[in-house]
Amino acid sequence: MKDNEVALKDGYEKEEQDLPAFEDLEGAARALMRLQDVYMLNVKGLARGVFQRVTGSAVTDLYSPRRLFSLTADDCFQVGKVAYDMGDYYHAIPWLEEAVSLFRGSYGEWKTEDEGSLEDALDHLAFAYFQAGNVSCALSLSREFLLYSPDNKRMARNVLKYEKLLAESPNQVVAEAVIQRPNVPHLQTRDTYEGLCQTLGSQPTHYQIPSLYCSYETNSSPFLLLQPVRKEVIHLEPYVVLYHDFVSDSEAQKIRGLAEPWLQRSVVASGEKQLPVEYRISKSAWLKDTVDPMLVTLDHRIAALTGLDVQPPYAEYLQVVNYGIGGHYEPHFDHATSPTSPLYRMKSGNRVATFMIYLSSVEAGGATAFIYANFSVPVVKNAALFWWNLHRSGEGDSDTLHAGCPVLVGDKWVANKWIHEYGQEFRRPCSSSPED
Ligand SMILES: O=C(O)CCC(=O)C(=O)O
Ligand SMILES: [Fe+2]
Repeated sequence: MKDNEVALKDGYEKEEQDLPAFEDLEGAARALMRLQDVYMLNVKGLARGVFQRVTGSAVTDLYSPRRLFSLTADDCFQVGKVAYDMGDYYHAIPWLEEAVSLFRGSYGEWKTEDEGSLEDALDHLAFAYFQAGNVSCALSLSREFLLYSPDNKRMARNVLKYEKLLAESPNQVVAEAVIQRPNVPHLQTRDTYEGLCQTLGSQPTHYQIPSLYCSYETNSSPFLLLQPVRKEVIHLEPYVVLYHDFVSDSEAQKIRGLAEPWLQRSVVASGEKQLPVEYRISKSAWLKDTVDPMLVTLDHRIAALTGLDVQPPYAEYLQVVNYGIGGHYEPHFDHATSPTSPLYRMKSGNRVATFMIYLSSVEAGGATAFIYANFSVPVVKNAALFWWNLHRSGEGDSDTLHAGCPVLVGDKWVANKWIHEYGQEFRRPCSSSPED
């Protein structure tokens, strides 16, 4: 190779590290499909940059963006192809349909960044329809393909095959293929979860329940007597409260800034290991108290409000989490449900309570949903959500199954302080009654 070619190659390889890789494209495609499913969005709208929920013939705007960012034909093709390559024709078909329709509309206007073409999209869509059992659609798309590439032998053979199939069983012409959405194995509670996400955290009947109230919390603490915190009781069993303005804007910003350089793909406990999984998509970082004195102040405030000991090892370091668009955390428990969980490595028992601070707002989506308790909480910037994960008996409270809904628009930040059982013996006395 000549010197200048070597230099070009080296230069490109250096740049390449910062360019999106296939993993990024695949992640973005999966995120779009997730948003499509969870919020019941139509693909045509998504491709135009609008967020419309379609139920039957009713169309509701879930979010109205100020500016429209639309996807190109090739973008839609790439999303469809990710689904296609996974054998997921349920998602591949609408995305490839959109790609075909956009490519048809701009035929002849080739863009340098396009990897796919009308022919590619027709080819994939035809095969996806065939796989889904819709031979007549497969046939007409294959014929259209041959108009553009009449010499393609493979496609000519497909056309013959589809014609033969249809001649043998003409019912196929009208057979509307119904393709099932691929089942997500982690989600037995999928419909409830998605319903709670779709409300975007609104709680229409909240004010009608007198046992749910708002108050200024002082908790007999000198700290809080001087500056009480507005507390909103959201739910009784499990007990979930929201503390408004728990942090200030500048504190929230500071915590995000401290975590930012350390963010890494989030993991979950799986057996004795910690692994990245599709059901938790976010980045996170752990912040020790020694990183900044402000974190110590924050601990004092959490201790004052909850009455619990949050000094290590009775609580974990602060976990800061950042979700991008499509980021989510499907239904899970914060406490360990297996005795081999890595959570027990701290030797301070299970996670008795969660104190989660919303460090940002989001434009749409991202609510925290409690599945069995059947309510969701919208992201309220600077507020903190508190709940008990364990009954007083030490038994996990299965009604605390909860999730972080996918972010539809915006950038969501939260911080978790997980408080453990040990150290709280006189602060939250135990009881043998399973209800407490
Ligand atoms: O992001 C949320 O709303 C919930 C997060 C959560 O449940 C967790 O990090 O364990
Ligand atoms: Fe959680």
